[in-house]
Amino acid sequence: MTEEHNDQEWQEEQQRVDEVVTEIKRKMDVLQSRASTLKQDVIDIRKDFWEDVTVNIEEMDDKIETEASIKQQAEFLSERERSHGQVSERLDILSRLKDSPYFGRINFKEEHQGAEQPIYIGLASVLDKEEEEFLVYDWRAPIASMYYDYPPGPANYDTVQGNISGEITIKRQYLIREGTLKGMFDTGLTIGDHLLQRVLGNQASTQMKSIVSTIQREQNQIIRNERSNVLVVQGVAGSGKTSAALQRVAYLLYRYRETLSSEQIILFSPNPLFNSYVATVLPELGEDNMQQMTFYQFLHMQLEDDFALETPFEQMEYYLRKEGDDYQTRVEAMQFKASLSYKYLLDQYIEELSQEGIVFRNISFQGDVIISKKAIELYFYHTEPTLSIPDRLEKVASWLLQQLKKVEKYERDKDWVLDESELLDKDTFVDVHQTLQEEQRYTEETFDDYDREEALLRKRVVANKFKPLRIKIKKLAFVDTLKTFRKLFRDYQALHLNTELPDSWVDICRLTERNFKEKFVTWEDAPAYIYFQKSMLGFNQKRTIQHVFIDEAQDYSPFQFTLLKKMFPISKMTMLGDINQAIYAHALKEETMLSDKFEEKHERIVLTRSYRSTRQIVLFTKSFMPNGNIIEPFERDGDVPVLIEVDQPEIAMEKMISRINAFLDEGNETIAIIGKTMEECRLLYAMLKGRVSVSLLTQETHIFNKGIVVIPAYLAKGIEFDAVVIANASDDNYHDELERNLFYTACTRAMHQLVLYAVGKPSRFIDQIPSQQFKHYKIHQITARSNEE
Ligand SMILES: Nc1ncnc2c1ncn2[C@@H]1O[C@H](COP(=O)(O)OP(=O)(O)OP(=O)(O)O)[C@@H](O)[C@H]1O
Repeated sequence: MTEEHNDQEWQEEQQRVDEVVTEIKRKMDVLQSRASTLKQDVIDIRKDFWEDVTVNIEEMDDKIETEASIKQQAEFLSERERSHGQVSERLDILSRLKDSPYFGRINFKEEHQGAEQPIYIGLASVLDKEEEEFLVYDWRAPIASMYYDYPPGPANYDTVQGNISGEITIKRQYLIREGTLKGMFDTGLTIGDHLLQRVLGNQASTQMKSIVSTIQREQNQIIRNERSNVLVVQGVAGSGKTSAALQRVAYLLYRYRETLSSEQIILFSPNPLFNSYVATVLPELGEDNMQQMTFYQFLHMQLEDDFALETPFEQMEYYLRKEGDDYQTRVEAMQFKASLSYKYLLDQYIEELSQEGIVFRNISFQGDVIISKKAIELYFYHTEPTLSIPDRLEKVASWLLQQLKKVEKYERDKDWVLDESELLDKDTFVDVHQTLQEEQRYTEETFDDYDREEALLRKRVVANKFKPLRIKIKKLAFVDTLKTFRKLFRDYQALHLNTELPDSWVDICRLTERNFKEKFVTWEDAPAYIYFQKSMLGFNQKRTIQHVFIDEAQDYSPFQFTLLKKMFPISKMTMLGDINQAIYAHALKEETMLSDKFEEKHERIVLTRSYRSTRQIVLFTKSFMPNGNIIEPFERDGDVPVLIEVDQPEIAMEKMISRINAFLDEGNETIAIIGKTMEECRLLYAMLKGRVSVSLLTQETHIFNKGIVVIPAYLAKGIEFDAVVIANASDDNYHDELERNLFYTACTRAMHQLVLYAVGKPSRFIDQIPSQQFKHYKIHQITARSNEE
């Protein structure tokens, strides 16, 4: 109990908790009996489905009646199933509320109204027995927004009828577990430093948790933002961007529950591990998960099957290795191909193609060209030039299908058709026979049955043979998009391109052409190729998606963003990221979505407070970032970070193992040993695995468990651990600008403990950290005892 509340107040509050819990239990009983009735109904309907349906297919009228009867019965069944689903969902929420019915309260006195009203806020709304008064308000209800937005004093909130203002007289937080009041705090503006301290002091989990009870005001601005079509959140590491994004999804699903469903929201996440890391937050809040995928998965889906697509992590590894003859060229390509200049170049090329130059394919049948690419080209360039290329190709496709019909007709009389018809399956024969009979019956004409049957069979055989061709034509496969794209890099001199090209453009062209020839699509090429392909064949736009969330948005290039905008034209975008964690080569030219150069009209929210790590870790990490002065730590204390400088890797290994064991003894449940590259991680893993229980996380890992993991920094994005060990913070490893960001990303994964080993000279970034902000030990021989011990 807190000192500020006396016994009587405590008892009154506990009594209210009891009353609400009793009502929740009563509601649960009612729902449980409804759930069993519904369940029984579903079982009965399924069992008796065919008995309750009138089946008669003798006559046409009967057939229609039968269909209607089946449909009615199926609808009845699905209505029951749906109701059962809804009741179960509500029961799930109530059972969570039974344990902890609310976490906050404000007393609000509305202007020009009488008495003040207590507003209790919890995971979901609960009405009293008469279904008249709210015992608990859903945290997403309009009135509940004041809890997050205002300290005691004047306050207001928006409703559909307009703005309501008044005064908050009390703002209180509760900690209720298993129906018992465990804590109670009156708070000012920031919601409960007490409670936040407690929450943040807990051990990290392999699953992210919801933060509804302690959402901070600036996070609430993100969660409830409704006016912006593009919302950009620049937030420092650990400032709650991902948390805000997920609570925002829950908020939107509540606010627009009549029109918005979870399938209409998509979240792009940085890696497959992250997908599972955040998967439980929405279900915890009583909502279904949105669609979730990595951008890699998305791009992969857009490419033809026979292309090999490089992963962003492979690109990153290539960048970090700094090896190979073409290294500089490729880095320049990564930067140029991320930019909008490259998009403009492609647009110009596409414009040229609308005049001339598209490469077409012959349409062949049984080895013979039946419509030549020349003929297709001629037809295409005679279509209306003001139409878009995809529209013109649709016209070509219609024309080709007509041509195909003529060829089909002609083919029917050939000998091969009869041979093939003998190979037809029995069903086709029966079908042909029946068709003939039916036609005869309805037209009452007389035919030479044998001839008719043969004619029909021939028609079927040819139609079957031509089917794949028709499908291909409908898919516009008569355009050779790949060859047309490759021409850009072969013939660029002949084209009238008016864009500033990078110095190594000639070499970039050579590299690009070589990769595409082998159907290898690098990460930097993927958005451009897909953009090109869709500009030619049509963007198959996803108009059902209403909200797109992009986490770790700093890793997206302007080109990638343009592609997303094209693919999701009507969606609202929420982009969250941290410029300091930009780790891809294109970011070196500030080509990231979060830079100030972002041209799209947007609203920007900046988060500067870091909640994840202890104050000591935040002070350490902010010191080496150029704009680190804006980062504010949350007041939670812990040990200062430790740097151990050694001259031999073996010493680092020995020290690391004893340090990890000490972390385990202290109760740390998730410990990450973070390397720079996968290669470094594999080596570490090989050395550690016989000595501690450890697992290696790779780009294929989808789930991780508590314990010790070895992970490269770029895969640890978005995730957090109780303790972080930086395996080698040497200057060799971390010295250029992207490595600075990588180093920052790695260190900021730590919640409670951070220790760094440096084999050789420590990174120059550490030189920028004031010496009082970490402990520095040097150990120069395996036998030497350091002052660390
Ligand atoms: N209002 C809050 N109440 C409680 N915990 C919070 C709050 N905001 C953030 N946190 C906690 O801080 C940690 C970091 O949050 P989150 O992962 O959402 O930050 P982030 O900005 O996405 O971080 P990064 O960019 O470093 O990946 C999480 O453990 C989260 O639960």
